[in-house]
Amino acid sequence: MDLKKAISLINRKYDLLQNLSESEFVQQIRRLREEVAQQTRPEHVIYTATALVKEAVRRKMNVILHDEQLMGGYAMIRGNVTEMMTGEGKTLTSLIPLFWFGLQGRGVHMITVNPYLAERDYMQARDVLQLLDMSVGLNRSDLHMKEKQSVYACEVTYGTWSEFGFDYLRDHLVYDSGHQVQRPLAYAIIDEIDSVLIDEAKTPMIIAGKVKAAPDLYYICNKFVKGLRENRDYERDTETNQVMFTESGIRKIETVFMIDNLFDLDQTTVYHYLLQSLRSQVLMEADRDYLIAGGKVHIIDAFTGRVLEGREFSEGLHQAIEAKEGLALSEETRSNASITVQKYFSLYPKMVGMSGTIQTEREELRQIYGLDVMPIRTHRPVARKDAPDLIFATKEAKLQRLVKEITALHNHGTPVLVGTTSVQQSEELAERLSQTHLPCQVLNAKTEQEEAEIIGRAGRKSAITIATNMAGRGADIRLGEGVAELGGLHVIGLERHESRRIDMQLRGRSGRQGDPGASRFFISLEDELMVRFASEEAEARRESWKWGEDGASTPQLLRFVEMAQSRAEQQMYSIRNLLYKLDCVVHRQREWFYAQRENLLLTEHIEDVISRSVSHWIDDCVERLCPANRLPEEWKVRQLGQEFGLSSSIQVTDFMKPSDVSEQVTNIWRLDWVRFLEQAQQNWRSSWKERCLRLIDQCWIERMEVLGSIKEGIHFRAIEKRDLADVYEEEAYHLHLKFVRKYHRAITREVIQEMKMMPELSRIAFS
Ligand SMILES: Nc1ncnc2c1ncn2[C@@H]1O[C@H](COP(=O)(O)OP(=O)(O)OP(=O)(O)O)[C@@H](O)[C@H]1O
Repeated sequence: MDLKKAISLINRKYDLLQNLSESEFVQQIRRLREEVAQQTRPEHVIYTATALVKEAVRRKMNVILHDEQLMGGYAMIRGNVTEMMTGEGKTLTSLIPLFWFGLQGRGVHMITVNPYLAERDYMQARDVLQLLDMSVGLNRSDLHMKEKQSVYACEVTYGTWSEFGFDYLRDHLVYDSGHQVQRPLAYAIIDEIDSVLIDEAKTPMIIAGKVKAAPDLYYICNKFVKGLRENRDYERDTETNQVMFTESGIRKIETVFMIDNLFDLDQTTVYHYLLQSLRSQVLMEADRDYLIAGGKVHIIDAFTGRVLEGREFSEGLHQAIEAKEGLALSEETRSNASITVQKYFSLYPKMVGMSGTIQTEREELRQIYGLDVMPIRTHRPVARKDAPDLIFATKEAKLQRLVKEITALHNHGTPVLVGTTSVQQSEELAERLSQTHLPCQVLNAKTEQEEAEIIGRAGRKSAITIATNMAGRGADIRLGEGVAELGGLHVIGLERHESRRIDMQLRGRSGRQGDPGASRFFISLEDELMVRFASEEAEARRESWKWGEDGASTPQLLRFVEMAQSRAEQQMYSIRNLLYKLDCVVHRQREWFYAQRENLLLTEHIEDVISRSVSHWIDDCVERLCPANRLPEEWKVRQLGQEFGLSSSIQVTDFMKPSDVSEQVTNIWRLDWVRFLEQAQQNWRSSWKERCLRLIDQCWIERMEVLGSIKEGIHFRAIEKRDLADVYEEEAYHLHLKFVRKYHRAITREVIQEMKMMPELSRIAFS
């Protein structure tokens, strides 16, 4: 069935729905639910569902969904990622697959990039979905467990990607299955799918526990690294944004800290603290990477410009920044659970999405997630004029020209939205404008609370809005009265971003739904992207380029900017790709761990789980202490007996096999175990369940820590000329075996300890 025909059938059904009374409409929905349950003629049922959504939107919002929106919605039901230009109305489009997947009864998660959009879209959709007899909830971060359970029980649940991801992680940390909030994952529809799966893919979601930091060491390290000089004591790789100590730096550390060899295993803590202090000094900048408010450091997300609420830089970097800023040190975090965004979403049996800017990442989506992108034409032709970049030699020249431009537009009555890349940059520009008496409003991580109002005013006549990336996605700026006649909203980008998609999103704040509009980027060779990815070439060629006061837009310069940006994109891709591969390795272990944990959590027979662990540990010990390639008289049976607290000696005879020893130990153990269980208290089971869960968690956390440090050092392994993911996989596998043994041993030891305390038994076996 081709798409055109499908849309015409949907519209025919929609026409029939318009004259129905409210009760007849409800009747239709009931009938549809029955048809879905019977799974008859699914294709036609999809058309009816889509037509019902179109009619519900008309009834509740007085908006008629365009055919393009129907196509976009239908494409998602069919499992595709829909590409619709910015401003084409994706929020309403998503109602179509939401309704359809919701009807399947397993819960659909509508994923947004930030809490503002989650709430806005939820409010917009609620009435329509309710008219469609669909339960709908908003998964906010401040909900209690019971509230979360009820929003997850809804057929449709709105929320940010991180909230869903963290709930998943938290659900695997509880000690009582009644405290889990999510149902098994079923359907996800991701708005701005490129932002979630590509831009956010660099940093994993981490649930952190707290451990006490060593404050003195942070302050001392901070003081020490302040005295170091770039290119003498340390080097900075601008492309990968990493720092490392040079020979001279290492010698200095060894002298000052009186260490013979910094790379000695005993010195890993000092080295780690020093490295984090150096990173905090050199790579981390206030009002760009973080924000200080209320005596605390808050992370600013590089892609969205928002404060990441409740998140901290991990592995001591947060504390190093606090020491640098002279703040009181918070407790250091330790990762208790983590997952990458990519891996989390691949856990949904069905995941689809939409975005205005996905074409460039088409291949990646197909390769990693098996998703196809379906581009949908715009409803009306795009009327926005995207002018070529204006390029300047220096930042100062750029800013001067920019102020002139803004002044002219303001005087003309055109609203302007200036996109900046950091809080600091947005404030500096606002300051400059206020010196020229130009009124402006600023939207950044510091003014997040006023977001809705600022966006609401941004399209009015002569409005000047300076925003970080916060306004770069999803923000729907409506044009004020008379603004369309003046050419619509004018978007100015102050720097190219690390990917073209983000630039296109910024441009997309203008020219929505066929509105007029314009956009242009102002670039200087001193911009961060240029400095990081093309500084050498820029230095070499700077003189040969012609610079006017109004900047330049020559083809060579435009190509040059493009080259820098595509280098940045390439680099991001490699980082993402490696991280994904590494997380796949971790994930195999995570799956094992979660399965064991789930088994523990749900079991009614904890004694069987314990017994199995003991059996594993018996086999393991016998293999080590009584190996088949040694004669029985050489076997370390006493040690074996001690390990299991057995007083009666194990009988070893000639020609015995290790498996005979296992059997003996198991039999003695079983006897005691049965007696122990007979005498154990009633509440024994529940307390042991929790003890076993804690033990398995502890093992997993320790394992993740070791995996983390292997990952941190993985780049040093590049010299081995092997695929880094293979190296990681190999090491992770050995670690896995080690930790599985550790877990069985921990349970065995804990249980033997307890058995020793029981007087009856101690007489028999342990006296
Ligand atoms: N069928 C329609 N008729 C008229 N207006 C519509 C229609 N569908 C959506 N709109 C309006 O178009 C505007 C843009 O919609 P929306 O914000 O959903 O776009 P978008 O595609 O999500 O954009 P972005 O990619 O920037 O997030 C909104 O003001 C919305 O109310």
